[in-house]
Amino acid sequence: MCVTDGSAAGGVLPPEATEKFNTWGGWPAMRGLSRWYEVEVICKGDADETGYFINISEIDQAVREQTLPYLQDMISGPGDPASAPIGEVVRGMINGLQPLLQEAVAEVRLHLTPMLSMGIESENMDKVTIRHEYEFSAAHRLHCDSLSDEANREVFGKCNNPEGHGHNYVVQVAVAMPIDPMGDVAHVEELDELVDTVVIKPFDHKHLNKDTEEFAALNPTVENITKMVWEKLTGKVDDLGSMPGAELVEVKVWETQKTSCVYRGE
Ligand SMILES: Nc1nc2c(c(=O)[nH]1)N=C([C@H](O)[C@H](O)COP(=O)(O)OP(=O)(O)OP(=O)(O)O)CN2
Ligand SMILES: [Zn+2]
Repeated sequence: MCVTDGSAAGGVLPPEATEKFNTWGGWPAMRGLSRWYEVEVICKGDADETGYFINISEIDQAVREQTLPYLQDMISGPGDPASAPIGEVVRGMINGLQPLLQEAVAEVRLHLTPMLSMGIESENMDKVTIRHEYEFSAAHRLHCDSLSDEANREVFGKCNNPEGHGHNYVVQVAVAMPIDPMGDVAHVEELDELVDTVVIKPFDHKHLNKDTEEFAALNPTVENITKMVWEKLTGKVDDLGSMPGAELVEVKVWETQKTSCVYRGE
């Protein structure tokens, strides 16, 4: 679900407009310069005899009635939105939805950009999970030294091409951290610097099999890359200055738009 300043602020939507068009693209369509947010509401429950555990229109309605006006108030309030205590804002979103959706609401994620979100789970409202995406481009060859050349060709097909082939890998790192007494959370820039140092720079524009120690003897499949990213980050995230108590909770790597792998540790 998308919120734009226009629709939430009112005034852009003509008063006589009762019908909605293109709710996928956002209604009413944005005019002028936009701010972009996305609200993701994750619900959990057991389906009853109807096959539903909740009608999605109830979720839509709750978000439209409660979350979007709340978010609009936060954005247009007296403070600078860039200094908003983001932990407190997302906690306010989930608090507002709970009376309407009861125990169905499991998590609310506020996407601040298409690559950065802040999520709070209803079972642990003292923590925010930051998800941030990064990118590196690399070549690789899928090849297993323990298999014969013929078996490698059979298992990996075109991906066993001796000269390799390339991908633009997208890496999403999820870090859970406590919300501080001011309602704020750590600076994402510190996480960015860590990921850049230990993951992106070592892998970007490299041939993973030939140019990196990590994959000299390890087949650089998306599974192994995901686990390697986890191993490189785990234990370092909690050392970041502005992130006491931070914990790596998930790494997701997309090799192509259609192929990804998630690792959450042992
Ligand atoms: N379990 C895994 N299977 C595959 C992996 C992997 O890492 N783990 N990797 C590959 C290749 O790296 C390959 O480059 C992926 O591209 P492709 O086969 O072209 O797959 P796409 O989904 O992008 O496109 P198709 O149109 O379906 O070919 C393969 N398998
Ligand atoms: Zn590949």
